[in-house]
Amino acid sequence: MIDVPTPATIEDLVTGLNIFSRAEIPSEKKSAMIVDYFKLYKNNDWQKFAFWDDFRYTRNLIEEIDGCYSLILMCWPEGSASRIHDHPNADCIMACLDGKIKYRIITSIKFELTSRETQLNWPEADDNKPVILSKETFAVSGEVLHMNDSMGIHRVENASSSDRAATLHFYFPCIHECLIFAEDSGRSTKVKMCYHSIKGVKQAPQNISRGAQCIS
Ligand SMILES: N[C@@H](CS(=O)O)C(=O)O
Ligand SMILES: [Fe+2]
Repeated sequence: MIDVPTPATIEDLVTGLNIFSRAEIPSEKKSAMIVDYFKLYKNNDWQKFAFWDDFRYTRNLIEEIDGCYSLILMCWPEGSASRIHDHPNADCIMACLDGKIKYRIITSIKFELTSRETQLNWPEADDNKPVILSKETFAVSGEVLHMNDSMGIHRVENASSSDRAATLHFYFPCIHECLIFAEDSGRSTKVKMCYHSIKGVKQAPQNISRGAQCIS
């Protein structure tokens, strides 16, 4: 039995995640336990970490223990989406806190590997177009998903063009770069995963490198 506080506040949630992250439990079991733990968090106090951009989703770091985990609030303006990407060697628990999220998992795509092999077994396409097989899931406030690359690479989208959405992501271990995949060619590019704010403090614009080199 793991003794964690009921996550009445985001600080309690972080305390519990610190305990889970140190516990010696197989990662599948740990993921399932954290999914259940996230479902108990119903407060709105995450809003103190929320910084928004009009067009792109923002990545707001709440807590990170290097080499161990990151807890990140993602703020999705109306209609915004991530690009198809991987989560190299990390599990991610994603809770929808507000709005409606479309989660597309991609299990087949022709793509170029850059720096590392993946555990996935991608079929070859016959021409230069990528083969994309994907499955869509929707999540609304209070729902929690577990994802990792053995399930496929993925893309997340705010399903609404009129309302904002917010998600909370727990990565273990932390990831600071990933591959994004072009939908038209399947070509991959390694990008950094930059923070828009850290522990409630917005980063200076020059420190938020965005666009081509960054996931958001
Ligand atoms: N993994 C993405 C968010 S999502 O689209 O899964 C990120 O860390 O920015
Ligand atoms: Fe992701």
